[in-house]
Amino acid sequence: MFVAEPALLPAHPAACALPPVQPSHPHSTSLRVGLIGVGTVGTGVWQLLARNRALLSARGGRAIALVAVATRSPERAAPLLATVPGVRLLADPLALATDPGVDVVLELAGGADAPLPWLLAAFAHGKHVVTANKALLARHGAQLAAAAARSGRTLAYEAAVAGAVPVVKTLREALAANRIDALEGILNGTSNFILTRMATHGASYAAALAEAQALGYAEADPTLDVGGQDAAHKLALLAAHAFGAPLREGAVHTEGITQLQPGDLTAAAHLGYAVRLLALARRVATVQGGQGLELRVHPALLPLAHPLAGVQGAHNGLLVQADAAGPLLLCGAGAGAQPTASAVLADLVDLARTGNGATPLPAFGTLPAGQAPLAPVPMAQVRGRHLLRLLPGRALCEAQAVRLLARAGLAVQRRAWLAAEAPGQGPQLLLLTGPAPEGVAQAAAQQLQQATGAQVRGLRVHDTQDTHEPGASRTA
Ligand SMILES: NC(=O)c1ccc[n+]([C@@H]2O[C@H](COP(=O)([O-])OP(=O)(O)OC[C@H]3O[C@@H](n4cnc5c(N)ncnc54)[C@H](O)[C@@H]3O)[C@@H](O)[C@H]2O)c1
Ligand SMILES: N[C@@H](CCO)C(=O)O
Repeated sequence: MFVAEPALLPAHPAACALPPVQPSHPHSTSLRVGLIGVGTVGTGVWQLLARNRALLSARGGRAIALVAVATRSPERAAPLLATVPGVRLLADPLALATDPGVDVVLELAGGADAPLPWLLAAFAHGKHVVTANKALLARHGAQLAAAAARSGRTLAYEAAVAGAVPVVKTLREALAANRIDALEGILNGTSNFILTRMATHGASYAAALAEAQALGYAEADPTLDVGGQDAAHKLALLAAHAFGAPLREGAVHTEGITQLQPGDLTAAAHLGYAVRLLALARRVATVQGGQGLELRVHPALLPLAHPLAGVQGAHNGLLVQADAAGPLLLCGAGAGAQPTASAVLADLVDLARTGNGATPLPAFGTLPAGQAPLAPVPMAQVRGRHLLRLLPGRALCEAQAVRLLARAGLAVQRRAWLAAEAPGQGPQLLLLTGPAPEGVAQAAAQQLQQATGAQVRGLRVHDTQDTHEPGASRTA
């Protein structure tokens, strides 16, 4: 979203030297897992492993055994340790990562940087790595993928994106034959929980965030959730698969839900839209005649008929536009201990099945030889429709506002009046624009604010008017 300026104002460590990789286990024995971090997800994994032990062994072809745990909170691990005899408790994650009795390092501690040396050491010592840590992967994924490839081991991270929903597996394996044209997602459970609680229960932002934290959905630092960075990390990982987009910090335009007001949600609902934190990666044709890649996370108005508008609470959704498969919708629990544990254990079952010797799947997508990644499309050139919400300080003339926008290059397709937000204020004017480059829409909103004195709040609309065909969605 964007808010026009007030009318009166102008407008790590270097890659380890690798010792020779030792085969860490014969395939016939159990898969020995070393867990770093016993928090929400670590506890969930432990519980699910205990509950479905026989099922997991049958599906993996051998037992999955937790053999060592590194934790900063032994008191939290104590009740779990009591249920599994023989698990070694370590204070140092690096010791666990290099432990000869561990085949797979399971990193569930979190943090964008701290786990890097542990996981590089794990690969250097011939271990596979499973992680749910999207912040780490978004920042260091290329380095970790290279280390995995050098050691012939697997870097698996299904749990890092969309919780229980198998989005990584779908892109990497099930859709391997397809050119992907677009990924439209709701990838942060906490933000979606807050938005749907506010819209459907009238909850306050603060109360809904506190509830999401209590339910174990939020990051240790929840500003990553509500600021959009968590969804951006996940989108970057998916775009690396789908488009071979390099993992690069700052590549995803990122806005969170913190600037939204309850009145924005009311106005959206009045016009038949739901507000969601949208994560979008799509190839578009540029005016220069080539193709570019939009990568963006921001609040957006989705028509109620859009498949992602129905994604409620902490659920996530991903709509994939694939050239052969067509549109494909994946949806389910996007956060929380058990849904995330489900994805973690799926990775462990894969490793139990394949074991050492199998060629690991590439950690991220690969481009054909000689093909360069798509160039990023600047936000000012992103084309779309907008809802302009005018909060007037004095009487507004609808026709004047529409004429002014038209002169600035922005057509109005629909108008509506909404009751004042508070006593003493005038009614709000809602103007739904036609498609235009974002730079044009922002400049027009600014002019409108200066001319009318109203506060103008701009919200992006995501609908089917700009289609997913690479030739149909044009940048400025
Ligand atoms: N909570 C979810 O729903 C969810 C879903 C998907 C992915 N994730 C990811 O999973 C990871 C863990 O998330 P969480 O919600 O369980 O977090 P959490 O804060 O509940 O748990 C992390 C645990 O790791 C421990 N830890 C941190 N540094 C450590 C160290 N150096 N040595 C030993 N232990 C250490 C902490 O003390 C804590 O107990 C994060 O990367 C998160 O982004 C979480
Ligand atoms: N904090 C994350 C956890 C799942 O990755 C979310 O709310 O989506």
